[in-house]
Amino acid sequence: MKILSTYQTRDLDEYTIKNEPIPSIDLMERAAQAFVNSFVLKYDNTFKTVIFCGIGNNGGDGLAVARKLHQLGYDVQTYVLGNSTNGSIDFLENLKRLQNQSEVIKLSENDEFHLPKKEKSVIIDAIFGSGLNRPIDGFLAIVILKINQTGLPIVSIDIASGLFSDTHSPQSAVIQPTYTITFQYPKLAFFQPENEKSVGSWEAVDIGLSQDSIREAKTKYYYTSSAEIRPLARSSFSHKGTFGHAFLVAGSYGMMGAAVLATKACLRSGVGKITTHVPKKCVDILQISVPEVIVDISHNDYHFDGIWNFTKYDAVAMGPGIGLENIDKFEEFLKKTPNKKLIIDADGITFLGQRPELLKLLPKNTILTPHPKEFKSLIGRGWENDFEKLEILSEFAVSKKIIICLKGKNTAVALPNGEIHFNSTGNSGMATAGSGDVLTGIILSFLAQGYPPEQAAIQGVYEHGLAGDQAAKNRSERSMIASDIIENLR
Ligand SMILES: NC(=O)C1=CN([C@@H]2O[C@H](COP(=O)(O)OP(=O)(O)OC[C@H]3O[C@@H](n4cnc5c(N)ncnc54)[C@H](OP(=O)(O)O)[C@@H]3O)[C@@H](O)[C@H]2O)[C@@H](O)CC1
Ligand SMILES: Nc1ncnc2c1ncn2[C@@H]1O[C@H](COP(=O)(O)OP(=O)(O)O)[C@@H](O)[C@H]1O
Ligand SMILES: [K+]
Repeated sequence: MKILSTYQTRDLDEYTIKNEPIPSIDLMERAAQAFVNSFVLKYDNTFKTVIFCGIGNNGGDGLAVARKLHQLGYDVQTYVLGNSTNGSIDFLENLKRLQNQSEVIKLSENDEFHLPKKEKSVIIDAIFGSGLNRPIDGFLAIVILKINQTGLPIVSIDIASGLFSDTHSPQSAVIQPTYTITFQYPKLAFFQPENEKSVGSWEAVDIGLSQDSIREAKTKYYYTSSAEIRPLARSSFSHKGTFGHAFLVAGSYGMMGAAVLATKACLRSGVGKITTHVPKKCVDILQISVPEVIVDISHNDYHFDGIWNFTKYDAVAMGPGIGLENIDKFEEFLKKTPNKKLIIDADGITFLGQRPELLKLLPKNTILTPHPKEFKSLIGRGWENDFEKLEILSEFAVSKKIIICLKGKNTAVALPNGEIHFNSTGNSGMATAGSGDVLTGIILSFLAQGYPPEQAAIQGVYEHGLAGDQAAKNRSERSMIASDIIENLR
């Protein structure tokens, strides 16, 4: 699914209005109806509903929503903030339509107003939408801060008032909604950790914008949904050779969980065979934990100390739990990997951060799977805000011609063509030791089976999260552990 900018969405609106064709007031009616359909499932008409409207089209949506909820028997109180005579055309039309049915209270600077105290109330935020073009200050900022302080649930229409869709929002007045019900597609702002409080849970509702125009729209940002997931066909005549032979370098004395988890996850994701390279004293742990594995035994008892021959494998993963003893042997390993399908994780990424010149040795489309701290060490710097981080991420993937899965909620998969794909699955139960090792095993499996690297990364991240979501359902986010993710791979 594409993530489009404010400007692109405006073009889409205009295109739909002109070519469907549909008058803009009717498109607003459709948007308001889509919002209401979702809203009523969350809050029934025993909730008193207080709606704050600006005077642009977001406010117009708010007025249309007020009328529709009033008609559904909700106790609705509607405020308009600002000089309504300057309102947009569709705002003014909806003001007229509402005023015939229900009271509208106009608020401007210095007006006293009282926010609801009733426990069973919900606030709808329709002050600003995608038309926000500067930080909010003055009277409106005071209203927003008061709304946030009520402690009542807040539902934002399209986007929280004060939050910029496509760029960093400076510290100023921004609504902190419980839910955002957004139109057609999520906004880039929804995927940035810094905006967690200004988004809440979000849902995109279909308002029937032109599919032709959506197809044409160019973007570098995508949201991975189930529609992008394609299972690899499995012929009934297949044998274990059909599904590839993976090679994993993982684990060290005291860190064997990483090797066990990645190996199991690789097998559970459909690979034909896996060989895992571990130190001598760690062999029993691996072999007993995963009888299906073939073990390649290091001459070193305790940690990674170089590997000699891995030409016969279809894909190679390196790094989980290997320790940081032997960067020179890591360099030797990289020199032997031209043309290999390769994933580097964990300590392997730390090595690359310690010796950035080694990045030159990575084959094109190598997949790196850093968490934010590892990514910082990889690039040797931090970032001012999450939008800058995205720029850095994309530039790094393009300039080094590699794929980077920057892990976290909505893991961002950056491709060498500049695209960034945000993941839609997963939950905070996955913030538990070993989850990352499981991801490495899954992606390794997909690479060995012959998925193109871009798809192996995007789909691996998606399926890892999906299994995590199932694990959280079976247990709970709190009690699930990394092994539960493996158990729920399907
Ligand atoms: N297009 C369509 O067909 C559809 C659109 N839809 C809806 O329209 C929404 C976008 O509406 P919109 O473009 O009218 O902008 P909106 O967010 O209401 O702002 C209004 C004006 O506020 C002003 N302003 C900005 N920042 C400010 C600030 N800090 N402090 C004070 N004032 C500020 C600025 O005007 P300015 O003051 O700069 O002249 C701006 O133009 C969208 O989110 C969706 O809900 C849906 O109905 C689907 C169909
Ligand atoms: N809050 C969250 N929501 C969704 N996924 C998460 C969340 N926290 C962690 N994860 C996922 O769990 C994995 C954690 O990986 P990592 O930080 O490398 O852990 P470890 O090194 O302990 O294995 C990543 O794939 C990450 O995307
Ligand atoms: K809003």
